[in-house]
Amino acid sequence: MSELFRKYIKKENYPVHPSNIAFKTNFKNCIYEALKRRGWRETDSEMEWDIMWSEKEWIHEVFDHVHLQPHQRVNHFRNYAELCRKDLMIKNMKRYKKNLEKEGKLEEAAEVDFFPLTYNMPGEYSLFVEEFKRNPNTVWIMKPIGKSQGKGIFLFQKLQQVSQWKSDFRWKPDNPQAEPYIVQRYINNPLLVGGKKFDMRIYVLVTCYSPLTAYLYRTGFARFTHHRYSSNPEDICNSYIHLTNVAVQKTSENYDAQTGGKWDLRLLKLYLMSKYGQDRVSECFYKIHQIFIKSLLAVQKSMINDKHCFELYGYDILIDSNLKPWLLEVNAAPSMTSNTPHDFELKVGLLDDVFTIVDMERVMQGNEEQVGGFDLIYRQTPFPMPANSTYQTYLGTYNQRATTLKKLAKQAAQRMAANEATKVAAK
Ligand SMILES: Nc1ncnc2c1ncn2[C@@H]1O[C@H](COP(=O)(O)OP(=O)(O)OP(=O)(O)O)[C@@H](O)[C@H]1O
Repeated sequence: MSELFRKYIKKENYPVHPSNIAFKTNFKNCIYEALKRRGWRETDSEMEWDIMWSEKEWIHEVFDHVHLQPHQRVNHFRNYAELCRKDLMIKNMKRYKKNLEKEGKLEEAAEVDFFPLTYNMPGEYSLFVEEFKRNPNTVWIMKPIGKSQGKGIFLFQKLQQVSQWKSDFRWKPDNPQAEPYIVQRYINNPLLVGGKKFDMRIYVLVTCYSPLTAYLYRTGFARFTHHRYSSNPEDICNSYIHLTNVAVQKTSENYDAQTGGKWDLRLLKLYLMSKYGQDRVSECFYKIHQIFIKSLLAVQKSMINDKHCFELYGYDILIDSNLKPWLLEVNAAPSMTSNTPHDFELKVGLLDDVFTIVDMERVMQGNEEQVGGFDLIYRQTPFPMPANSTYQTYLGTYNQRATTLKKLAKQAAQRMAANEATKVAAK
């Protein structure tokens, strides 16, 4: 604990002045900027900090060997990997679904259908081969469980392409050195905008797993590819068509540095509503909310809850051409570097709101339902609410917003039509 903070605690002199809060981080991107803008003091002391934005490794290597003061906060839960490692996430989702079935909650179980069919490699290779043979025309995607930015990912449609990978990686079922992968059904009918594939990065903050308390950030973004989508087997190896990661797209000659290939979520919703109608888009985003809640509930029992910890998750969601959302991955350390000025402000603003909720300054009441750009989407009460009440509230709020967005879309369309008419008249 920093010396100044200790004085405040002793005097019980709340709220704590920002200059008395010491932060530590090794990141020099939006995280550092947000911490500095907060007016907090930087420290490089080993343990004399009040809030630390750490690398994931710190949690593995240090957290268990130190004693933290009650007020100290760190940005990961100890076993964050339960949700954020690709294979563990799938294992937890499958188990959650199975438990719901066992409890006879069949409808609820049927709704846990938002992750593509997935097998662990090498462990479930034989099961995968059986499935592969049952559906020989399916496209599959191979992803290393612990990498990010599209590294090591490839698509295939023939078993022989995996054999090639097996020999390239000197892969053997009993070789502990073999890099674990998952193999997943490739969603080959993604929703396209202007002929291009996209996925969405949406932020969810969890401040506690018991009781589960989660907030959803209203502003996120869609990440687009810079090449038109094609499901042609000849294009199966073209990452620019299939992978939406900025790290991949940045190397494309079509890369648009001005937009960074990103679209604000609000804009995307407006566009989708004008194209598919409010009801379908509302339903799609309602399902996305359900994905957040259900995925968190699925790992809740496995998570080691700790009052020092909070976590900002970056969810990757893909929408298919039927407007069905799919959960691809949850990131425990979503990228906080920016590739445009807008992106920079979005991320610094997001982090600032995270810090408000984490409440180092002790100014929150604890019952707020909206904080900056965050909305509370789940707070488990000691006495469970009637079955659907919270969900109905989300839906209600969502529909209200959807109506506003629809109005805005209509106005934008009218403005565009008026501009066109003026241009034609001028000619
Ligand atoms: N099952 C799938 N169907 C269709 N596209 C997929 C699928 N899985 C992944 N992708 C595409 O590949 C990209 C990378 O996948 P994923 O996010 O799982 O890997 P990653 O390397 O961990 O990326 P990140 O840096 O975002 O964490 C996704 O953004 C998406 O465009």
